[in-house]
Amino acid sequence: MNMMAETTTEPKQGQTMSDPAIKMMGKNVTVHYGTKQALFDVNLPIRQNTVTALIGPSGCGKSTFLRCLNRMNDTIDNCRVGGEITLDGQDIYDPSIDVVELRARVGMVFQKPNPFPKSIYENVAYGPRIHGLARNKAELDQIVETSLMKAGLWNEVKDRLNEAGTGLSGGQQQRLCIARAVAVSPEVILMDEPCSALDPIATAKVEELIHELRLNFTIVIVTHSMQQAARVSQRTAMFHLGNLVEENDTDKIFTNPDESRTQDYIMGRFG
Ligand SMILES: Nc1ncnc2c1ncn2[C@@H]1O[C@H](COP(=O)(O)OP(=O)(O)OP(=O)(O)O)[C@@H](O)[C@H]1O
Repeated sequence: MNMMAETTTEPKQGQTMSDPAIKMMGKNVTVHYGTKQALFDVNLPIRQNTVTALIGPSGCGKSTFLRCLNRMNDTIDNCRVGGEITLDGQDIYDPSIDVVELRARVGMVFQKPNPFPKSIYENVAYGPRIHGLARNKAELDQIVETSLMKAGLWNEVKDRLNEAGTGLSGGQQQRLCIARAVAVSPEVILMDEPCSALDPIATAKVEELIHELRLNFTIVIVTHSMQQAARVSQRTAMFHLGNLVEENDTDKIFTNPDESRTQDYIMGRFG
């Protein structure tokens, strides 16, 4: 248990004043599924208003690490998380943490768009309603509209808010899921391969959106696409066999990485 406040405004070792503050921090994070160890002592800062891409070959632990950041791994029976993960300096695995509240602060968008079998309006209104974010219908309407705007979907759906969310195209459904995540005013948004089920046009729209969302949110994205990591992120973390190989500015990772494993992966020599 560690409630020690990590100062998010003061520069850390190796960090200059111009670096964004550290929003979340993984310290010596280990994860076991039963007896199988999936992550080994991962130390990874997540910077505020920054897109951090997690890359690496299949099975290296990217999604496992992502799921640690809002305790989605709690839902997996045999999963044990060790080490420490902080959000604004507070240990998110502390027993005093309300996991429902944590997941409102650290939202998630999944690989396959998964709207609820309800109307477009209800998909977005559900979270704010259960978290008591609106005092009346007018406020809820406003949150729904703003969230759909932030997700770049408002113009396409404003005349059919009462139609089923599942009736939208795949790309629209994914933007609806982003609107749903945004509606509870999270601080961090986790995205697990959010474009893998989308066509190139829908992918381009979501990538454009990620750029815009960074102004208001901290984003962590798992992606198999090197091009996507290079396009959307400012920081990139490379994983291999459950270890964090290196983390650095995306430009540096893609032009002159410190580790040969990163170079080999980026060049398509494995994975
Ligand atoms: N629920 C689970 N039970 C048991 N083992 C699991 C579970 N989820 C993941 N693993 C194992 O943990 C390791 C890391 O998996 P993870 O899904 O985090 O990797 P990944 O890098 O996200 O892979 P991919 O790119 O294929 O999605 C793998 O060996 C995987 O088989």
